[in-house]
Amino acid sequence: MNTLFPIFVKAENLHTLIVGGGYVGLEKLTALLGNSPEARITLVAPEIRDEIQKLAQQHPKLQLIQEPYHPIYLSDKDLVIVGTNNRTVNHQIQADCKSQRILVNVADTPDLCDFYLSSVVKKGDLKIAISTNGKSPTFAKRFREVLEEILPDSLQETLDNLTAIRTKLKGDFVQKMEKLNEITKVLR
Ligand SMILES: C[C@@]1(CC(=O)O)C2=NC(=C\c3[nH]c(c(CCC(=O)O)c3CC(=O)O)Cc3[nH]c(c(CC(=O)O)c3CCC(=O)O)/C=C3\N/C(=C\2)[C@@H](CCC(=O)O)[C@]3(C)CC(=O)O)/[C@H]1CCC(=O)O
Ligand SMILES: NC(=O)c1ccc[n+]([C@@H]2O[C@H](COP(=O)([O-])OP(=O)(O)OC[C@H]3O[C@@H](n4cnc5c(N)ncnc54)[C@H](O)[C@@H]3O)[C@@H](O)[C@H]2O)c1
Repeated sequence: MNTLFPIFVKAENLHTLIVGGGYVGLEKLTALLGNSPEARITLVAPEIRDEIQKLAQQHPKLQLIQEPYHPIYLSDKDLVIVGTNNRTVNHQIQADCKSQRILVNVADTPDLCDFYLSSVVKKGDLKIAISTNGKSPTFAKRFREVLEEILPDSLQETLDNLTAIRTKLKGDFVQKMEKLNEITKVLR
């Protein structure tokens, strides 16, 4: 049974720490900024890839600290994503996060994760997050590609029209809900 509970987080309301500035750090950073360009992120690592340095020039809310991890960097953080090439360090950071009740993801290490990153389909305002319960990230990626291909760009127009109708509808909550359910029957 897949017991993961999906939520959509307003990352710009949070302060996220990424530990590790290699390929994994870059991948997680790109995923975060790709969805939430205004997210407040601090990335700490002794070595930081050039691509990450370039991203920091484009995103003023991304701060880079070229130092090894220290628990002091957990202060004021809401979420932590760990991806160093040192397993002992990764374990230590996970333990530090747990003791402070900060949600933590240790990349590619399901047992140490409070949450997983998902594969994300975007069509305008529509966003679909895919998880395979950790069974096959590659399947999640491929399924994203399938959905990206088959979902029409006109979906945004549908959403915009429904928003316009939604704001114009009069009546109480139940009447509005019934009307919106009626209008959207054609989508089934
Ligand atoms: C969705 C995505 C989001 C992201 O990371 O941004 C994501 N992995 C992606 C790709 C990917 N990751 C890996 C490969 C290589 C092929 C393969 O192994 O399959 C590829 C494919 C590729 O890159 O082509 C390696 C890998 N990943 C994990 C393990 C450990 C294990 O399974 O035990 C290993 C083996 C490491 C090793 O061998 O040492 C574990 C996790 N990876 C997750 C997420 C979480 C579960 C998500 C779910 O429920 O499906 C979870 C549990 C934790 C986490 O990391 O959050 C992103 C696709 C984004 C996209 O393109 O749409
Ligand atoms: N790259 C991948 O696709 C991939 C896939 C599966 C597993 N992994 C594993 O994930 C880990 C990270 O991979 P990578 O490719 O990003 O490695 P990498 O060598 O490119 O980067 C490692 C990063 O960790 C940082 N680091 C090391 N010690 C640190 C410390 N004490 N505090 C803060 N940062 C520290 C380094 O400075 C560097 O920025 C490796 O163990 C690798 O085996 C990577």
